[in-house]
Formats: sequence, structure tokens, C-alpha cells
Amino acid sequence: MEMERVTEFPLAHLDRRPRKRARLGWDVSQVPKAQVGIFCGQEVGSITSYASSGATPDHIISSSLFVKGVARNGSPPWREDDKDGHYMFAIGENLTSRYKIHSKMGEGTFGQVLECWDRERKEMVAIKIVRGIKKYREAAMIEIEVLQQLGKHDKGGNRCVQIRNWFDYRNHICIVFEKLGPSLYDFLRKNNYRSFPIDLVREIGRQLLECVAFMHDLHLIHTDLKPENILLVSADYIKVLDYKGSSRAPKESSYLKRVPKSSAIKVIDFGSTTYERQDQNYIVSTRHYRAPEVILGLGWSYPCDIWSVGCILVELCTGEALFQTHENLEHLAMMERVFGPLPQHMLKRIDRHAEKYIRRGRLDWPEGATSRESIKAVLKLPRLQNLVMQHVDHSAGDLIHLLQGLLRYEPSDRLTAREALRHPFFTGDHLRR
Ligand SMILES: Nc1ncnc2c1ncn2[C@@H]1O[C@H](COP(=O)(O)OP(=O)(O)OP(=O)(O)O)[C@@H](O)[C@H]1O
Repeated sequence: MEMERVTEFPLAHLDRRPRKRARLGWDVSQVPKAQVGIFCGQEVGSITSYASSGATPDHIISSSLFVKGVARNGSPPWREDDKDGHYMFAIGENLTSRYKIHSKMGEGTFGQVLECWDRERKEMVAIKIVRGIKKYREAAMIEIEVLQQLGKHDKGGNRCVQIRNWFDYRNHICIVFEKLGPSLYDFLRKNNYRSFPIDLVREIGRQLLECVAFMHDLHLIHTDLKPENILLVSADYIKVLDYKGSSRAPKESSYLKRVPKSSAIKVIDFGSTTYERQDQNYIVSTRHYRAPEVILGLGWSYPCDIWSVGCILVELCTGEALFQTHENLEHLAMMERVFGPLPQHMLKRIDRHAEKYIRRGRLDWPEGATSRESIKAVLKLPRLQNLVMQHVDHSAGDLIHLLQGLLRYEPSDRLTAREALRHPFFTGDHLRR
């Protein structure tokens, strides 16, 4: 029942990435420092609510209600969490008397996500059951606060997943969400890492930037944008002929590729979302999508989300993550290969942790490389223009220009989300000229 939890790169000839990459990459074990949360369970946007200061509802109390191991209210017997603090469950069981567990949909650093039937609203929902460990519980309370904040300002179509409810059950914070389809990463993976058509990339990019603009207007920074955290609203897809084929696909399916029926997406996972502050320089983002200022310890703000969007758009066009690395120096060398040298003024300001990557005013590469394979992996990468031209047949010029704006090294030079939305790649202005 439990899904395999992959923590390292599987063998190169197989799936090259874990199903869900940890929010802080494989290289950092830091969890964002918890801030003050709200401690009151409530149904979001509905009348039924309860306050933690008063009596706890019956179905939330665990052990005392059991008669010979079966609860009167239909709750399963109390079980120990697993060694990582994950809630142990069986398909078909109740999660409180309201929700019935149908399947497991996903897993991340913070907990498991279960597909459940909501008996009250008569619909399927996705419930994130957070690990029963203090730091994850505290971070979950921040996520709830952010979700409620986003919901409050939602004028429809803000592209952020909607929270329906939350409660504290047997020491696990449970967050109830609207149920969505597969993540863009899962879709790519099941499609043997075939690229998305450019018009779909455009639609997804537009919605993603709308979400980021909406968050930034509220002074919120997501900090963990990646294909795993962008979900298609619907799981439906069609199969179309793909003349380019795929070397990674089994023969019989190599000329057929899946294309989502609808381009509608929503962003999830606000567990690392933070309010904008001046002094933020701890490590954020999952490795592949991490901005240069984060790696160099220069402090980060809204533009770190924009860098991630740039990396995601490249990945959707090519089918594979742009920077497949888990090491800082190699990562910076890859950036230089794709975008050219890092600017001197940024290298001069780096913090003491990043000093070791610089020698005589430039990146210590290839001298500082840990292996020949690493040097080869960097050399294999093409320049941005070539990479896009290899995969995109029309709109390549506009897309390259947009990506150059999203992936500028200097954060203050990077396009804002609102500026990016006005780019000809989205408005089609060049066609009217
Ligand atoms: N609303 C939803 N509908 C359908 N599936 C979902 C939903 N929310 C989450 N999932 C699935 O569960 C997975 C884990 O969710 P989420 O990213 O919120 O967990 P997390 O523990 O915070 O992850 P991370 O390790 O990135 O911090 C997602 O990648 C997705 O596959």
C-alpha cells in the first residue's frame, strides 16, 4: 500500500529522477523556520467550524472511543506512526467520520496526500496528512495560513489550489484540498519525457505567471515552484502522432505521445511560501529550479520564483530538467554554459559559504570539478538559443527572448511576473506587427 520512497538518483538508464523531489533538494536538510501560525480548525468557506480552545469534536478524539478495536464512529483502531512520523492507514478506512480513504495520490517531505470521499459535500477531495512531527506540524500551520490568505483574495481563477477544510487528527494536521489531476512532472514522466507542444507551454506559462503575479501582489513568495507542484486540473489526455519519437519509450509507443485535453493548471504546495522580507538568504527551492542568487548566498526575493518559472518553461519544451545536478559548483558551471559567464558584480558579493566556488574572480571551473563525468555533463549542455531551437518549431524567437528575460542572472534585471505576461510570446504582438 505504501508507495516506494526513492531518496537517491535511480540508475541512469531508468527513470533518472525520484518521483517527487524533496523541496530542498537532496543536498540540504534544512526545513524552513516555522513562523507564528493560526491554531483553529475550521471549514473554509462554510458554516461548520470548531475552535481548538473549546471542546474537540468527537470524531477527532482517537483512542477512547473504541469498542474491541472498532470505533463507534467508524474510525480505525489507533496505530503507531511509521518511523518518519507518517500516518499509517488502510484503503477503505475512515479519516474522521466524514472522509473515507480511497487511494494514495502522492507523497512529499511534509506528508502523504490521500484521495478521500467527503460524505458531507459528496465529492472526492485530496487530503494532505502531515507528518506528526513538531516542525512539520508548525510548517503546516503556515501553509494553512497562506492558503486561507490566497483564498480570501481569490477573485476566481488565481490558479492556486483551493483549501476546503483542515483539522488536527491523532497528532496529524490534515489539510483538505479540491482534488486535481496529475502533476506536470508525473505527466512528463508517464509520457517518457516527451516535450509539450509549444501552444500548451504558452497556456501553462501564462497561468503559472498569473499565479505568481497574484502571489507577489500579496507580498508572498512561493519559493518551491517546480513541475511536481503544478497540477493539471483534469487527468484526461489524448494520444497524438509524434514523428520525432522517443528513444526512452518502448518501441510500440515511441510514435505516440500524450497531450492533456485541457491546459488548465493549478499551483500547489505552499509549505515553503514566505512573506517578502529584506534579509532572506537561507537556502530555498528544489535544486534544479534554484536561482543563482540563492546558491551564491546573495539574499533572495520575488525574482527567485521567476527563475524557477524560466527553468520550468524550458523543461516543458524539452521534456527534461535543464540543470540535472545536485552540486553547487557544477550547477553554476551549467548555468554559465547555457547563459554565459556570471557577472563580476555578483561574484564579488558572494557569501563565505560560496567563496570556494570562485578563483581569481571567476568560477573555479573546470579546475574545481569533482570528476570527468561532471565536466562532460556540463559540456553536453547547449546554449539557450540552440536548446530551444532544437525542440520548438514555431515561436522559438519569442520564447528565447522571454526566457532571456526570466533567466537573467541579476535578480533585479529579471522580468517581473506582470512584465512577463505582457511579453509578445503571450500577447502574440509580433504577429500583428
Ligand atoms: N489537490 C491535489 N489533488 C491531487 N493530487 C495532489 C493534490 N495535492 C497534492 N497532490 C499530490 O501529492 C503530492 C505531494 O503534495 P505536496 O507537494 O503538497 O506535499 P509536500 O509534502 O508539501 O511536498 P514537498 O516534498 O514538495 O514539500 C503532489 O506532488 C501531488 O502528486
